Amino acid sequence: MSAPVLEACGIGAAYGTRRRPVTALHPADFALHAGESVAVIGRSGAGKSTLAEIVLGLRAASTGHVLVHGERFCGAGRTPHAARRHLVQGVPQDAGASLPPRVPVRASIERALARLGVPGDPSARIRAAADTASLDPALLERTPRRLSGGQAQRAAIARAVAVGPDVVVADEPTSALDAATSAGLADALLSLPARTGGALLLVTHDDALAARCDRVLTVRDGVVEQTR
Ligand SMILES: Nc1ncnc2c1ncn2[C@@H]1O[C@H](COP(=O)(O)OP(=O)(O)OP(=O)(O)O)[C@@H](O)[C@H]1O
Repeated sequence: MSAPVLEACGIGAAYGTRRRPVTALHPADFALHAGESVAVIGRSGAGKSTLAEIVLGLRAASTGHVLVHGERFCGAGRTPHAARRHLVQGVPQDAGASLPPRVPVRASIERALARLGVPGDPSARIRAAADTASLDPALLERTPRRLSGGQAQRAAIARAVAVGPDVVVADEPTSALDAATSAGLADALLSLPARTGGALLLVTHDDALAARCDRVLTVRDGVVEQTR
């Protein structure tokens, strides 16, 4: 197998105070390889979002670190360097968490590209990303408020993909959608590794969706193990 794109090395999380820490995630080791999809499943409160937020660099781990292409991406008490933030991008449960509701989608993506210092022609990147996300390009000119839930989630996928990440982390991206819309979005997400060459880490409560991923990580009371 090829060298991992991303390696989680003993990443853990604790809440509470220094005197009375509460463990949300016990130190976990796992790797993601180019072109693969890995599901993260587990009961509510098990620690799935905590794991996803650490991998994204949104939440500082209390132990361990994350490597991307063998180089430190983030680690205990440290968030990613601005120049490397583009390497791991997220698709949230609600597109509103990654796209401002009153800004046209295209402008939001242009801002993200500028903020992250992504080189190249923004128009070409955005066009290709919309295609990857199966988002009608005409919808790029709308604000998220004028998109359906499924369209907004596709816009969030396009935003994440436009940046050119090596890993996309999606945290329950289909849970707010009806069954038909959810199925279409799942197809778009699961096609990402083949289309982009990157890896997909997909947090889901949907066992059928997890079954379509190449591997499954199960989180039980903050303990992560590979179950398939
Ligand atoms: N800021 C916080 N302070 C205290 N406890 C927290 C905090 N954030 C999360 N937790 C606790 O850590 C545990 C893991 O939470 P997490 O959100 O990662 O679970 P989850 O598996 O994603 O749940 P769900 O499926 O309901 O989203 C839970 O017990 C939660 O209550």
